[in-house]
Amino acid sequence: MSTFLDISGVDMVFPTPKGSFTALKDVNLKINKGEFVSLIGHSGCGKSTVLNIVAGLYQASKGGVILKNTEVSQPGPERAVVFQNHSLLPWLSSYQNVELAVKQVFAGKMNKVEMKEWIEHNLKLVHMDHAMHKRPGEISGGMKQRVGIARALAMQPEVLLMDEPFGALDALTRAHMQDSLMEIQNQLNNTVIMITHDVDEAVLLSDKIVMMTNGPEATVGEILDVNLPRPRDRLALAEDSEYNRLRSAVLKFLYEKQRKVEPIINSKQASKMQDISQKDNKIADKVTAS
Ligand SMILES: Nc1ncnc2c1ncn2[C@@H]1O[C@H](COP(=O)(O)OP(=O)(O)OP(=O)(O)O)[C@@H](O)[C@H]1O
Repeated sequence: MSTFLDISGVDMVFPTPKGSFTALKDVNLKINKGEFVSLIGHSGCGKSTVLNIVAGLYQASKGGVILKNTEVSQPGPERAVVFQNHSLLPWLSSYQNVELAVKQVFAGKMNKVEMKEWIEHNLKLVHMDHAMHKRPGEISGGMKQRVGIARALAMQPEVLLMDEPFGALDALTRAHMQDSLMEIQNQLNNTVIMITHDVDEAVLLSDKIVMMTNGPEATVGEILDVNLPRPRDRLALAEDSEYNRLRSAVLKFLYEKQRKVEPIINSKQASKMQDISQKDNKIADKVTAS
């Protein structure tokens, strides 16, 4: 049987004013139908670039992506994307935002009544049916993100691509959203690729955690299979030895194997910088006084 989603031999080279920059080198990843995959790695390693290539927003410089035997070459409704910032149209209600996507995908396939039922069904899935006639400006950040997810789900995508979908939310809202997403995935068996910086979120939600090496020339470093039984309960898992083993493995990868070396300045350099900044202040004072 062929792989559902196959990312194979992907390189991504960006032209920059200083010459070409190889962000990704030989990225390979096979994803099965219904799998929940997290991409994790340090900032700037290339996670969004991978997601954008799967979304069809970027064209790989080498290699490519095959979804159900068809090569991905442009964006399509079978690959819905949820970004960190909901990206809802502010002048439309939650209902109308979802309706826009539904019309795009199902025009001519559903009549008006069926469309209305489908939009309401998806808003119900994310527990937003009570506020469906409110505009984005009238609802909270977590609620907006729910509508963004409803909009993506309503397109019935083959693959749901999520770029740090809960990154901008407070911890409590984030936990609620994670639980809702697990519940929805349990019902719909969606194939999901999600970027996250949160190790607990990755272990809680995923079937597979893909850990990326630091760039340039970033690639898949290690893949961790998460075989924790579902449904998963965050409180029970906190005490679970397998959960803690997986969590430690991700932390170890990020903070030992792929530790980011930040430039460290010595005290002599620091005092020189302080001198320069004091001089700058004096010059600034003179300019202001004159
Ligand atoms: N359009 C572009 N042109 C040039 N360089 C780019 C472009 N897009 C991304 N890059 C570079 O490619 C590398 C990977 O970027 P990417 O946004 O994919 O990383 P990321 O892992 O998603 O980062 P973060 O976690 O901070 O969102 C970075 O060094 C980035 O500067």
